Amino acid sequence: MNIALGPVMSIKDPIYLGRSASNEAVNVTMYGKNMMLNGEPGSGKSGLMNNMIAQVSLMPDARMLGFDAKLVELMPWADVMDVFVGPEMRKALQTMLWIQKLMDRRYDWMSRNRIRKLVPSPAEPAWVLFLDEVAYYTSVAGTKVEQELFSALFRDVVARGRAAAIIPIMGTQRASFDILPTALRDLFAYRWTGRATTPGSSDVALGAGWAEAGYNAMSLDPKKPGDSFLLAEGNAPQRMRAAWMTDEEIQTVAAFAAQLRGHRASA
Ligand SMILES: Nc1ncnc2c1ncn2[C@@H]1O[C@H](COP(=O)(O)OP(=O)(O)OP(=O)(O)O)[C@@H](O)[C@H]1O
Repeated sequence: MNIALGPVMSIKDPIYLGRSASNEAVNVTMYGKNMMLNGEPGSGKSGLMNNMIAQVSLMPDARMLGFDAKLVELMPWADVMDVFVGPEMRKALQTMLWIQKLMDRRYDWMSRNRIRKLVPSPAEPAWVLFLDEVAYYTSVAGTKVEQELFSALFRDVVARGRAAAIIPIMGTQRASFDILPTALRDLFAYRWTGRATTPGSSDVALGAGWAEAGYNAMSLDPKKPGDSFLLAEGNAPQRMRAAWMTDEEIQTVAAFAAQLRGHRASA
């Protein structure tokens, strides 16, 4: 099916995440940033990630990599992403090494040209990494050495990627210190958390002290997936409800995006 091409977006545009408690639109700009999504199973992480992918897929100055050990969450975007990694440790490592090399090449070029922050364009696009459940690659699959290598590469990409227009967006079910060391969490500009089930996990996800100040992810409504807190750099967490796309809407946008990118859709 051919769909007429319409207006497109840019990675420099705000991305719509959902609505605040007072029904205002909640937007974030991902260019020069990164984001972690946390929450118990069923709290709405994959829903929010799909919503973000849908918007990034319509941005010709952004390309996408997907890591999804469960396959089913991000699979609708497999034809739109440049690389789609399933439960394959070797491919996950190769892809992370590749993106680290690209980052190093960009910084080398930027330093020679005295550029502090790369401005993405279709010719030199932002690379957005979507990792649906990072713990699979850092603590479940492969050998201990492979897990440590993946963790080290990922931390480096999160720590240094921003100015080179490399944007990781990572989901995790369990915010505990073994899965998400504070040093890694603190590198994320935006932190979103759906409902959490243990007292500590809210603070691990947002940062120490927020639960006590009234922003406790255990208090979110279990009957309302997508009910959440968003912590953007420097501000107090904001209560919000993530926007939700149906499977049909996802398929329509994915087909349009594949066409826009000149990717061939699989049957
Ligand atoms: N923002 C939302 N609005 C309405 N319903 C939602 C929303 N987000 C999720 N849901 C509903 O909750 C279900 C579970 O959501 P989702 O798969 O996003 O959770 P998850 O946190 O990614 O879970 P897991 O960790 O098991 O992958 C969805 O299938 C959908 O029915």
